[in-house]
Amino acid sequence: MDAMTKSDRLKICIYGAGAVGGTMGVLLALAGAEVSVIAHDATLAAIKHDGLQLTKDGKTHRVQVRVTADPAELAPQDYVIISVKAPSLADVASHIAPLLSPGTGVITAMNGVPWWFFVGGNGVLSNTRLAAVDPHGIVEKSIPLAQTVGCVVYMACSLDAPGKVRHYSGNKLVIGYADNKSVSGLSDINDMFNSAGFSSRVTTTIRHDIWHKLWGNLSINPISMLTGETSDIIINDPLLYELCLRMMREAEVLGDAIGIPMDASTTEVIGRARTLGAFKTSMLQDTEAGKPVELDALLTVAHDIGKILDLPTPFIDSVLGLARLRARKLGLLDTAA
Ligand SMILES: NC(=O)C1=CN([C@@H]2O[C@H](COP(=O)(O)OP(=O)(O)OC[C@H]3O[C@@H](n4cnc5c(N)ncnc54)[C@H](OP(=O)(O)O)[C@@H]3O)[C@@H](O)[C@H]2O)C=CC1
Ligand SMILES: CC(C)(CO)C(=O)C(=O)O
Repeated sequence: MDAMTKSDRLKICIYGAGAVGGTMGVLLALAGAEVSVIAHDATLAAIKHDGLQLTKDGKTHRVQVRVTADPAELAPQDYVIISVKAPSLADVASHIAPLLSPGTGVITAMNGVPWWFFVGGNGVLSNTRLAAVDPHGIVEKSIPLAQTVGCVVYMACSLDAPGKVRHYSGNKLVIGYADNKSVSGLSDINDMFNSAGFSSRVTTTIRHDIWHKLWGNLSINPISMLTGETSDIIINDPLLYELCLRMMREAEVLGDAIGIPMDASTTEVIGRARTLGAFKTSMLQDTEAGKPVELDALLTVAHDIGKILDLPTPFIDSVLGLARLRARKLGLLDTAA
């Protein structure tokens, strides 16, 4: 199966039906895609029993989808959307093979810096491998770069219960091949996303979009974990607002060095986060649920990039140090940190 011979009705497998994957799965199924889900534990049981449920704009939608814990039970897909938290990615990668044919697009609908960020790229860190996000190289080995599609998700959603998700705000998606291939190969999934109610666009410079979204996540998410506060309270606190700005400015310097200059100011980016209102970041949701947090993909990577380039990141490092100890104390440290 290649881009020219994808199914008439797109076969899309959601690997990880939590807040983001569940929202995408329901909306894509309602729009006519052939959606299947890889889930485990309570989520598998809930979707088998009740279907996948989304509450959005005051309405609750429920779709019956094929669900299994075993990818070998499903045929190769047109697209696999991986929407797990970063600490689960290596496990997903090591089981994904049955879902892939040479034409399958593997879309990572995840925050943070992905394993392929510098692979095959140009620039000062070209072909640098980020141990913080793929310490044993399992992900790179399992998901061919030419089939990998980055996806930046501008959405706020959460899990009410296994298999039951809630959407709060945002519908913007940006997708692009990791190897910067032309946009035409992604027009089918882009159209599908748009007909499902997302505002999706394809780019040939997905690394820029990933880095830009990271600004908000690398600052607000760990601070929310440390304080237990929603994004509005953090942004409205003058000292924490200043801390977010300083972390973002450090990321801006790293971005300039790796060839990804910002096209917005730190205050503009924080202003956008403000529009989410009183939202619990995904890292705070994980902390409260006792799940491993995405410190490595959001923060350790920035610290590591600073070290490699010999650029100081004192505010990023301090928050990372605090967040790491807090996560360790709570038993939520992901494996690589
Ligand atoms: N929530 C949000 O508003 C936003 C989140 N993001 C990003 O999107 C990504 C996904 O986040 P989110 O949806 O919040 O995460 P969730 O924790 O809500 O969902 C992840 C889901 O994946 C499941 N899962 C994990 N490992 C496996 C596995 N091996 N097989 C099957 N299922 C698995 C989890 O199940 P279990 O918990 O039972 O292991 C869970 O249901 C993250 O990178 C996050 O930072 C981006 C924008 C907004
Ligand atoms: C919704 C948002 C933007 C909040 O920082 C997010 O990406 C997250 O919670 O991880």
